[in-house]
Amino acid sequence: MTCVPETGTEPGGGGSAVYAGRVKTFESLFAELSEKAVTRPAGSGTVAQLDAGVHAIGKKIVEEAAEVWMAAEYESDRAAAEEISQLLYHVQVLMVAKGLTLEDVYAHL
Ligand SMILES: N=c1c2ncn([C@@H]3O[C@H](COP(=O)(O)OP(=O)(O)OP(=O)(O)O)[C@@H](O)[C@H]3O)c2ncn1[C@@H]1O[C@H](COP(=O)(O)O)[C@@H](O)[C@H]1O
Repeated sequence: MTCVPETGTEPGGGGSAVYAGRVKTFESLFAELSEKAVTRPAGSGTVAQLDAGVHAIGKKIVEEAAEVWMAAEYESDRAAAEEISQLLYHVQVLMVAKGLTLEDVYAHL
């Protein structure tokens, strides 16, 4: 997940992260990925992953989850945050591949 802070502090940088600019949210990323699944723009990594299928996406989720664990235990807070964003992205790709909506998931939170 790519966040675009115009100003702010790094995660774990000691202060509260205050972003004055545009920040991609879980919901806005899901809307973007859902649209790409329909419009299938050339060069989209999301489209390539969807075409690879649930098995391949699932393997990527496991890989990213391990990277989150390692970053959280051995790397910086910033690195952990970046790995978490990638895990969230790949989970969303799986949701789109399965036809699951945000509401389907939120119902269990
Ligand atoms: N947020 C993400 C995002 N996070 C992670 N990734 C993918 O996950 C990969 C990170 O995996 P790794 O760190 O393991 O790097 P890697 O091993 O080199 O990656 P691969 O060789 O496995 O592709 C990146 O190379 C991207 O392919 C993402 N790909 C896309 N997005 C966002 O999704 C939206 C749609 O993207 P496209 O479909 O590519 O247009 C855009 O807003 C993007 O910012």
